[in-house]
Amino acid sequence: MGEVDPAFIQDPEHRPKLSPIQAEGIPIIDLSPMTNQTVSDPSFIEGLVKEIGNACKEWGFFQVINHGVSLTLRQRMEKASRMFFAQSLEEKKKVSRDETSLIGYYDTELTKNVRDWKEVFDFLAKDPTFIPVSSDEHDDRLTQWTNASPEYPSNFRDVIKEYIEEVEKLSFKLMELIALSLGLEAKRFEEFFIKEQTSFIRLNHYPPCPYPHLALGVGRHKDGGALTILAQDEVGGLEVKRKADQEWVRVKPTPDAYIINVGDVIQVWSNDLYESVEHRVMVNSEKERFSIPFFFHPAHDTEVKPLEEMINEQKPPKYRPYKWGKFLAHRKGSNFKKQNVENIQIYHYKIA
Ligand SMILES: O=C(O)CCC(=O)C(=O)O
Ligand SMILES: [Fe+2]
Repeated sequence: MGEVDPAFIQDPEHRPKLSPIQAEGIPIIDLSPMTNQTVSDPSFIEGLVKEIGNACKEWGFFQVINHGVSLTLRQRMEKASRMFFAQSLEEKKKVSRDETSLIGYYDTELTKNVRDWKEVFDFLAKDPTFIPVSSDEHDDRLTQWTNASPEYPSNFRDVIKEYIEEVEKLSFKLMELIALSLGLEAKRFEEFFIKEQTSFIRLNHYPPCPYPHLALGVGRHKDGGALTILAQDEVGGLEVKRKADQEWVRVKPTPDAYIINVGDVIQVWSNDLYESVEHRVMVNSEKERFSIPFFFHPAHDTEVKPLEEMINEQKPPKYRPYKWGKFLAHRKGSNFKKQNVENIQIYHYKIA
């Protein structure tokens, strides 16, 4: 990734400011009222539910503390990630993603047709995960994605699996709180994830970049799934497009917190009450940065559409239904090919 390659250069209007605005006000939410129990008594967690609802509405992003994921486990995960990426490119390429199983190592992802300054390793929550072969709606064939088996570090797979189990539990809890905040049954969303969810974890490594004013670690985008549970290290670089004024603001790292954002699927389920917010990652010329997002995704055959409880005569559905698996197949496939058109987006399903 050393030499200046035009593939990484953002169009002038998308280039980052080198002295970003630090975000004031991205809510930090203390989950302790529910960390050690499931939501059995809604009155006990009423305040928490309100906070989550406000954060989803006003920011689409929030941070959580006292979230129940063990700090030691997170540190083991982060250490394993550093060890993996410190290997030679040749070693890492032994576990590269391939044409059919779009999971594993790669350093060539594009966001909106510009290459990201990063390398990543993707690992599925469920192995194998079933996904449509193509995004063509008339093609019913499924394919299997399976996890790669890196040899180094030797405990890599075990640590990732243990870590996924914990962040998955947190995801289910957050979905309960979000459901309650929308006036739904706590377990309203469970059925979409309980069998055959398509979630995966991504280990991101952003090496130092000699032209941080021209390139981005990840270009501006919205996450397509339901929720993202992100661990960022102390370097910082994540920027969120603030809903209030559409300014890019930096999310200051909070030790041991997770950054949560609402994805497109929740936007559609909630019929636009909650919005999936654009974000991007800045790189810097001195420090490398690591981050670990967990993308909580429903089963491939989920038909995503505004929930019945969220629509009525005054609030008609704003989206046509779409199949989650088709959307995912489209996204994952096209993020590696430079195209003249924008990648699939939920507004393609918007009812005018
Ligand atoms: O590295 C980060 O802070 C965020 C990465 C991200 O937005 C993504 O991978 O979707
Ligand atoms: Fe993202």
